[in-house]
Amino acid sequence: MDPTHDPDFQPPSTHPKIQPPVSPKLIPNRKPIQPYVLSDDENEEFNVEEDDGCLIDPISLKNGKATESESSMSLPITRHERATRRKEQSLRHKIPKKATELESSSTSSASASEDVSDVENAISDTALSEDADTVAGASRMDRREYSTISSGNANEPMIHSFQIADLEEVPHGIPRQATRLEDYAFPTHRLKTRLTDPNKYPLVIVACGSFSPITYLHLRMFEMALDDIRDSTKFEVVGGYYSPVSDNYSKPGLAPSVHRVRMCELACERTSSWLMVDAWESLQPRYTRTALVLDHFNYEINIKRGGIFKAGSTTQKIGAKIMLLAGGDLIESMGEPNVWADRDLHHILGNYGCLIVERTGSDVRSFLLSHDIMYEHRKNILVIKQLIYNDISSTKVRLFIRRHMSVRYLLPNSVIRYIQEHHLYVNDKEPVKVVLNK
Ligand SMILES: Nc1ncnc2c1ncn2[C@@H]1O[C@H](COP(=O)(O)OP(=O)(O)OP(=O)(O)O)[C@@H](O)[C@H]1O
Ligand SMILES: NC(=O)c1ccc[n+]([C@@H]2O[C@H](COP(=O)(O)O)[C@@H](O)[C@H]2O)c1
Repeated sequence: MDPTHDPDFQPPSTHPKIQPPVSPKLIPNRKPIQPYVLSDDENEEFNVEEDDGCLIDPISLKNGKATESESSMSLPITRHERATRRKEQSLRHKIPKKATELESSSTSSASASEDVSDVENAISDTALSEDADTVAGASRMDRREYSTISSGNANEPMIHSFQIADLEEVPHGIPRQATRLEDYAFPTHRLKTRLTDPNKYPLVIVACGSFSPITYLHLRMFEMALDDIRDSTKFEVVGGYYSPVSDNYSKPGLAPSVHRVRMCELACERTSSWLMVDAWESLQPRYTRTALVLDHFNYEINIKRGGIFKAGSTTQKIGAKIMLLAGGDLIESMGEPNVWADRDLHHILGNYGCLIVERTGSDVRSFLLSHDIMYEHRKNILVIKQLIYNDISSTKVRLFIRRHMSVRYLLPNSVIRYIQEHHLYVNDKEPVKVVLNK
C-alpha cells in the first residue's frame, strides 16, 4: 500500500533531497479540471484559441501560419449551432463502439486495425461463440490447433481457430511494450493526435498502480472518468494509460512486472479502443514516485511530441493536461505520514490534477475537506461517483486463484488464460486473514 517497502526507500521528511519533479514551466496545460458544469454553460463564451495564454502551446509547425482548414474552422458559429454540434457529439460518444470499430486514431496502427477487421470479417459467428465460451486450458488449446474455419470459398484463406482463440487477445500488428529499458518506446498507437471538439482542451488520463492482476474494475475506472469528463468539463480525453509499478514496490502479491504489463496489454487491446499500457515505470531500476511518473508522461506527450493538434489543424498543437486516475483508497494514503512528500502532492494535485473514483466504504469528499493540500487544489480534483458499484479486488482475485476457484467475469478471459499459462498467483503466500480483511 506504500513505497516504504522499497529497500531504497527514504521517508520524505528525513530525506529532503529527493529528486525534484520538473519545473511547472515545463507543464503546458495546468488549467484546473473545474469549474465543472459551468464550463458547458450555454452563456459562457469559450474558445480554445482565445482562452488562457499559458494553455496554448506555442509550437506551430508552420511558423504560426494558418492553413485553409484552420481559417475555415475559425469562422464564427452561432450559439445555437454550437449547442447542436455538442449534442450530436455527445450522442455519438455515448454509443458504444462495436468490436469492428475499435480502430486506432494514429496512423502507425492503421495496418494493425485492418489486420484485425480482416480476421474478424473472415470468422464465422459459430466459431466466435464457441471460442468466446472458452477459457482455454492447455489441452483444449492443443486440440483446437488442428481445427480450421472456412467459409467454403476456396479463394478465401483458411483461418486456424487457434489464431482467433480469444476475442480479447492482442490483435496482430499492435506493438508490445518492451521488456528491457534499452528497447523501450512510448506507446502512442491509440493516442488521439488531433482534438475533435474545437471548444475543448486535450486530456490524457494516467492510472498508476500494481494491477496484479488487472480486473474489470480497473478497466471500468477509465470509462467512469471518461463519462464525467465529457459531461462536465472543458476537456476532451485523447488517451488513457496504465502505468504498472516496478517490482521494487515489493507489495505483497505483486507478480513480476513483465507479467503485469502483459496482462494490462491483453486487457486493453480487445476490450477498449483508447486505453494503452506504458512500461516505462515498470522498467525503472528503482521505485519511481508518482509525481515523476506524471512528469514522464508530460515529457513524452507535451515536450517531445509538442502536444495534440487542435481540431481541424495539421500545424498547431496544444499541450495536453495529464491527470492521475486513482481510487479513493489511494487518495486516502496521501494523508498517511511519510508515504507522499508534500512537494509531490502539490506537484501532482496542483500542476497535473487528480480524478478520484469513489471506493465503496470510503468518504472521499470528507477526506478532501480534511486534507490541507487537497483542499488547496480542490479545483483540480474531480471526484467520480460510482453509479454502479464495482468493488472487484485484485487481492481477492489472487486468493481465488490460489484456492482454485473461478475468477471468470471478474477479469478478461485473455488475462485469466495468461495467469493459467504462467502459473501466476497459485503459490502465493499472502496471509489469508489480511486478504479477507481488505
Ligand atoms: N474498488 C475500487 N474502487 C475504486 N478504485 C479502486 C478499487 N480497487 C482499486 N482501485 C484503484 O485502482 C488503482 C490501482 O489499484 P492497485 O492495483 O494498485 O490496487 P488494488 O486494485 O487495490 O489491488 P490490491 O488488491 O492488489 O491492493 C488504484 O488507484 C486504486 O485506488
Ligand atoms: N510517494 C508516492 O509517489 C506514492 C506513495 C504511495 C503510492 N504511490 C503509487 O500509488 C499506486 C498504487 O499503490 P497501491 O497499490 O499501494 O495502492 C502505485 O503506483 C504507487 O507507486 C505513490
